[in-house]
Amino acid sequence: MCGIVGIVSSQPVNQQVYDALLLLQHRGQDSTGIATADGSTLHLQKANGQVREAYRTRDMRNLVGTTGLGHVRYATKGNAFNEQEAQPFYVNAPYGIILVHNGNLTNTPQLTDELFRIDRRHLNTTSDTELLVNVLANELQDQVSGLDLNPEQVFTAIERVHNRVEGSYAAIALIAGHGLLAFRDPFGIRPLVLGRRQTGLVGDEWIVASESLVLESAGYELVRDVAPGEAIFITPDGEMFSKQCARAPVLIPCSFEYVYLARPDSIMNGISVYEARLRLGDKLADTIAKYTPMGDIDVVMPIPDSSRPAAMQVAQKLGVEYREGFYKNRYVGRTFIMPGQAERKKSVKQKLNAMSSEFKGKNILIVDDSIVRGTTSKEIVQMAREAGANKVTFTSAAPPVRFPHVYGINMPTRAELVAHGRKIPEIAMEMGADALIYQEVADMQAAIIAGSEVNSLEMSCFTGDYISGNITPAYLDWLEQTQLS
Ligand SMILES: O=P(O)(O)OC[C@H]1O[C@H](OP(=O)(O)OP(=O)(O)O)[C@H](O)[C@@H]1O
Ligand SMILES: NC(=O)CC[C@H](N)C(=O)O
Ligand SMILES: [Mg+2]
Repeated sequence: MCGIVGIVSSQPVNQQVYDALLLLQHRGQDSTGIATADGSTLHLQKANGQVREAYRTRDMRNLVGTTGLGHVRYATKGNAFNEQEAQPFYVNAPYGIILVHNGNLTNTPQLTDELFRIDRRHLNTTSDTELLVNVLANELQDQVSGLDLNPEQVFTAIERVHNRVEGSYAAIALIAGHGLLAFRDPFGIRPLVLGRRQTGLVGDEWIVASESLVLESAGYELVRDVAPGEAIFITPDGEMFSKQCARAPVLIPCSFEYVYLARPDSIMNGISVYEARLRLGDKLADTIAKYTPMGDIDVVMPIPDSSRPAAMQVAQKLGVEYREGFYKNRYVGRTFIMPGQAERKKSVKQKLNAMSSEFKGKNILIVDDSIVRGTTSKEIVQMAREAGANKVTFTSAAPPVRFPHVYGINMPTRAELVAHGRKIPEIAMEMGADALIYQEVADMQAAIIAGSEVNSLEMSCFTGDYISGNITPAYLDWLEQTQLS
């Protein structure tokens, strides 16, 4: 999951995009980029690293214009360290297009072949985003005959993008001299919200972003989610057009956004992430109560940061004291989205420290939002023991992650998942915990979608059921062999 934002403003847009990217930093730490359109001239700046270290004052000054977009990358395809693969991606025809993408395409071998053989397009990286921008450019090129571009032509191009591309994509593109385009895959797997700010002067100002907290912070009103399959086209003057471009759109958003990826103060697909996490805690508490004698737990403890809402709720529902025993180094980022296992392992140790006064002689129930590779949980159990804990029960507000995620979260290899091919007692042994309790799949789904209009979630990493038909065992084998470098 990356973070994306696009803004059509009446003012210079560079600082607005920068501020939005800072708020989306939790969605990607590998690289970042900003592009702006000044009439028909495009300006682009991208670099490896996080937002605060990637832009210098002179870079920002060069980003001229009132329409712009930006990206923070958490690589899921290609190479996480290659600056060439930092987004946005640019193609010069038709008009000049710059695109940012959150998601992961799942028919990349086929697209690579078609673009080379049929469309005669050159690809210079292994990024799936480079494929997406080229498919878009190719389909747009087919629609236009003169210099003009109207929204219907853009929407027809997106219909054809939907027909060719599989997987997840929430994307925003600048089309030089014409406007800002945003579109979401027909399942709406990755999030995208639309906001508006009335200036009282000229046309409205518009924003599209991965998460609603960006809108709130910049004073935009949340208009709605971009619908699955929908495309939105906004002219530089603030005129907005939208159209459903998919034949059979159905909203099946990614469950992992609610479990871990998104910030709790965001609302996506009409569901408050914070409230979803509280409900996950409620349901988890019910499961814990089934398996654990109550006198057995002295304290409930979260693993900062993402499990805090669920852990609070577990403690409250079980009537057990909530204590914070792990102190977090705020200068270390999110470890799960770092590239490379060695880096992730080292960072967990740098990030979290156990305060022995909270552990000595106690039976601790630890709550994490999820257990994926087990990097965090193995270290945590060891830290708790070294700090003097008596008994360590580990719990996860999400079910066991047993299958690769192919829609925009970097966990493509079965063998790296601590729960793959293991029963729960075997996982507990691997982690060194005295007991291990996971959320049930049905409880997770019920907790997240409660009271909303969402009927089902993309949960393939928990169930092995992939929503797009092209995820075959052969595809998963291929993915393991070509995994992210
Ligand atoms: O089993 P693993 O492979 O370790 O992955 C799961 C862990 O990684 C994440 O934490 P992270 O440090 O990324 O971010 P957070 O501070 O938001 O919890 C998540 O919250 C779990 O703690
Ligand atoms: N996490 C994402 O959305 C990644 C986007 C794209 N697949 C990349 O690797 O750059
Ligand atoms: Mg965590």
